[in-house]
Amino acid sequence: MAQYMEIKAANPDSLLFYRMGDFYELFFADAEQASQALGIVLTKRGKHLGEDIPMCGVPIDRAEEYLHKLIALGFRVAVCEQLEDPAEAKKRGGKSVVRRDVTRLVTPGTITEDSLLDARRENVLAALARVRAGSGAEDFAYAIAFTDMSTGAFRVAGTTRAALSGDLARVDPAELLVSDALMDDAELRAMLRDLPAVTPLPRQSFDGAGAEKRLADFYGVAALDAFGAFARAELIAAAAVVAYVDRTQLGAKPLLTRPVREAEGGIMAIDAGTRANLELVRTTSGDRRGSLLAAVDRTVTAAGARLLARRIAEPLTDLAAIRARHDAVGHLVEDGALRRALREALARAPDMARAVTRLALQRGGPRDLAAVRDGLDGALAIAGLIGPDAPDDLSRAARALSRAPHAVALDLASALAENLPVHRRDGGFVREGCDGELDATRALRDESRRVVAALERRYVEETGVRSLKIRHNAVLGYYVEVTQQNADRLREPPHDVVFVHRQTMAGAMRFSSVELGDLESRISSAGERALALEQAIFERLSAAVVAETDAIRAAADALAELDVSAGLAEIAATEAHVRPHMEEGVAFAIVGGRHPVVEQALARDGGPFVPNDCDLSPPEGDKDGRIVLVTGPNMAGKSTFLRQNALIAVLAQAGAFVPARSARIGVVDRLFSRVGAADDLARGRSTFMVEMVETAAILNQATPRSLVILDEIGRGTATFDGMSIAWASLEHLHEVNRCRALFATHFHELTALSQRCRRLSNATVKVTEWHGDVIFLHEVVPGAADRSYGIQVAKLAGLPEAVIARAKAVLAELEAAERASPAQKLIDDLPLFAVRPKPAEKAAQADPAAEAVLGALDDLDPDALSPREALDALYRLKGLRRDG
Ligand SMILES: Nc1ncnc2c1ncn2[C@@H]1O[C@H](COP(=O)(O)OP(=O)(O)OP(=O)(O)O)[C@@H](O)[C@H]1O
Repeated sequence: MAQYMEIKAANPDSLLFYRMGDFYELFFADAEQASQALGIVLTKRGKHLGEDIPMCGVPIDRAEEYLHKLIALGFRVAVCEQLEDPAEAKKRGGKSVVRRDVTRLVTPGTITEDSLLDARRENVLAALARVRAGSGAEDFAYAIAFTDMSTGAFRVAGTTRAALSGDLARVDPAELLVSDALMDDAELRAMLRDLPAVTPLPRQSFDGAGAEKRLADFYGVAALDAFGAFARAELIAAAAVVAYVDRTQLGAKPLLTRPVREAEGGIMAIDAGTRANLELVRTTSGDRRGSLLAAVDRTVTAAGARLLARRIAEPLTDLAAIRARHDAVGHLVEDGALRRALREALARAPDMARAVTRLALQRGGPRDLAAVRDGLDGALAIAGLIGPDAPDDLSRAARALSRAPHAVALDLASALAENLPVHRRDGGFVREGCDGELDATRALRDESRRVVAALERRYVEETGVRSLKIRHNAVLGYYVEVTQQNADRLREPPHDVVFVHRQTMAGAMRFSSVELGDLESRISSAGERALALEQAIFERLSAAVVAETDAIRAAADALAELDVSAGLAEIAATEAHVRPHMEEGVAFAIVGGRHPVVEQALARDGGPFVPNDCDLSPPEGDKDGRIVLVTGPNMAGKSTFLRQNALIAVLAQAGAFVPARSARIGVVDRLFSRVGAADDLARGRSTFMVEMVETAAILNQATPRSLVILDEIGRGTATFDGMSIAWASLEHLHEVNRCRALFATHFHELTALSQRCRRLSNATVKVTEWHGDVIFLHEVVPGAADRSYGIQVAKLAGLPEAVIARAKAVLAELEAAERASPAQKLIDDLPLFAVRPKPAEKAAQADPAAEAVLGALDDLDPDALSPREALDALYRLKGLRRDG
C-alpha cells in the first residue's frame, strides 16, 4: 500500500495501472472512475484507514483495448510495471515488495500502438507557446510546434492571435500542451475548448531560458544552429513538445525528426469556421465520410491517406510547388500502366514509419520487423518502376526509395519466419536455418515433446488405463491425469512406486513421476534457451532497423507521396477531373465545375449532377476579381454551387486535379466562407452573433487575392436589418476588399446593385414550374431570380395545406406593398458606398484647420520660449482652432 501511495502521489492526474501479476489493478477513486468508464466490476480489496479499498482490474492481455477506451474518453493513464521478478524480491527477505515504477504515461498525443491508433489518420501532439513581442498589452507572438510521434514528423509554425484558431484547426492536435499562464486568458480558453484534449503544464515547461538547451539535449547536439533560424516562441513550443515526450516515455527515446520550420504564408489561410463549413477533412458532425477528403481519397496505404489529409488541410500558395504536384499527378494520369503497377505495389507496402517508431521505443513486435522488411522490399521494387522521364516530384521520391537500406531488407528477409506471432515474448518468429544454435535448441525442445507423447503411450500400456493423459500446467508442471474410476489402478502396486499422487479434482486425479520431472526440466530449459536466443536475434534486427531510421523514414515518406499522386491520378482518370491551369493574378474561371461530395452522393442514388460554370476573373480592363451574386429558389443548389467553387480552389492548391471540364485559377491566398447557420451556445453566441463574427472576420481580412464565399448573410435577423447588412457587406467586398467572391442571398433587392458595381454580376439557379409545383434544374445562369418559391418548397416539405394557403395570401399582400415602393428606389437614393470608411487619422490630416494647428505646433520650440511667449503661443493655437 505504501508503495502504491507513493507512486500514485507522483502521478496525481493519471489513472494508475498498477501491475500485479497478470493484471493491472486500479484502486480508490481511480478504480471508481475506470470501472464506470469501462463497464467493469468494482470490488474491494483490503482496508485503508479502516475503510474498504475500492478496486478493479484489467488482465494484461486485454490492457490495450481498455487503454484505448480510456484515452478516447480523455483519461491519461500511468502504466506501473513490476521491475523485477517476484523471486528476486523474496531473496531480499520474506516481506520485501516487488520493485515497481511507472514506465510510461499514456496520453492521447503520445500513443504509438497500432491498436490504439487510427491507421489512416495522423495523431498529432502539439504545443502552443506565447511570448511578449512588444510593450503593448496585446503584443504577443505565438507559435505551434507539432509532431506525430508515431511517425516522428516534427514541424514548427509561427502564428498570430488572429490566425491562431485557424492554425490550430489545421494542425488538428489529438492533444495540445499549453502553459498554465495561457489558461488564464478567457478568450484563449474558449478557443481551446473544442480541442479533444488540452494538457496544461506548469509555466517552467514553457520557459524561454531553458528551451534551447532542452532541444539540444534531446537531439544530442551542442547547439541548434544547424537546425536553422527559429523565433523564440517557436523554440519554446518545440522544447515543450520534446520535454513532454521525454516525460511520458520515461527514458525510451522516440525518434523525432529535427523540427522543420514552416515558411510564412506558404499555406492558404483558412480559418477554423471555413474549415468546418467546407467539411474539408471531416463533416461538421466529425465523420470522415462525407468530407472532401473521403470523396477524393483513392490512396492504398495508411501513410498515403495521412499525407493526403495533411495536403487537403494545407493547400499551398507557391505556384511552382503547386505545379510540381500537378506534374506528378498528370504523369500518372497519362501513364495508366505505371499508375496501376505503382498502386498494386504500394498496396502491399505496410506502414514502415509507425513500425520503426515502435521498434525504437522497444514497443515493437515481430510484425513490425516484417512491416519494415516488406516496406523496404516494396520501396526497392517501386523505385525501379519510375522512369527517367518522370517529373521532379516523382523522380525525387524514386531516389529516396532507391536509397532504402538494402542490407537491412536482406537481413530481415533471411531471419524472419513466414507466420509471425503478435508478441515477441511468444517466440517462434525466427526462420529455421537462420541461426545454428537456435535450430539445435529448438530440436531438443521439440524432441522432448515427442518424448512426452511416447511416455504417455507407454504409461497407457503399462497401466492399461486408456484415458490416461499427460498434461501441463503452471503449478504442477507435467503431470499424469486419470479419471476417478481409474485412479485406484495407479495407487496399487506395482504402479504406486512410479506415480505419486498430487491433486484430487472433481472427477479426476493427478500424479507426478520421476521421469516426468526430468523431462520437465529438459523441456523447459530448452524452451527457455530457444526463447532467449530469439530475443537476442530480435534485439539485433531491431537495432539494425533503428540505426537506419532516417533512410527508412525517407523511403516511407516517398511511398506516401507516390501513393497520394497515384491516388489523385486515379480519381482524375476515373471521375473526369482535369488539371487546373494555375497562375499569378486573380483569374478564376471554372467551366463545368462539380461538387465532388454531392456528385458522388447523387451517383449512388443514380441521379446526375448538373455541372456549372463560374467566372470570377477580372472584367476587361480591370485588375480585381469579380463578385457573383447568386439568387434563386430554396433547394435550387445555391449552396452547392458556392461550396463546389471553394472546394475546387482547395483541391487545385493541394496539388490535385479538379472536378470540372476546365479551370483557370490565380493562386488564392486566403479562403473564407460563411455558410449555414449554427449557434454556439457554449460560447454564449447566438446564431446571428456567430454569423456576424464570421462576416466581420471576412470583411476585415480578405485581400484582393482571397476567395470569399458568403451564403445568405443577414438571414438570422429581421428582414430589413438583414438586408441592410447584406447590402453594405456586398458593397464593402466590392469597394474595399476587392476580392473574388460568391454571394448567395434571398434578398432579391440586392441584384439591383449590379447596375452600380462594375465587378458585380448576377446569377441565378434555374427552376421551372409544373402544375404549381417547382422543378429544380440546378443550372446556374446569368440573371436574377424573381422569387424564392419558398412556399412551394414548404409544400414539398409537407406543411399543412391550410398554412400553405394562408402563406400564399400573406405573400400576395406583401408583394403588392413592395410594388408600391420597389428596391430600385434604394439604388437611386443611396450613392454607392457612401459608407466607405476613412481611417480616423487620415481624416484629421485632410482637415485644413487641423493641419494649421499641427503646423504651428511643429514650429514651436518650448526650450526657446519665455513664459510670456509661451502664453502667446497658447492663445495663437486656440485661435487657429476657433478659425477652423
Ligand atoms: N448541380 C446540381 N446537380 C444536381 N443536384 C444538385 C445540384 N446542386 C444541388 N443539387 C441538389 O439540390 C439539393 C439542395 O441544394 P442546396 O442546398 O445547394 O440548395 P440551396 O439553393 O442552397 O437551398 P437553400 O436556399 O434552401 O439553402 C442538394 O442537396 C443536391 O441534392
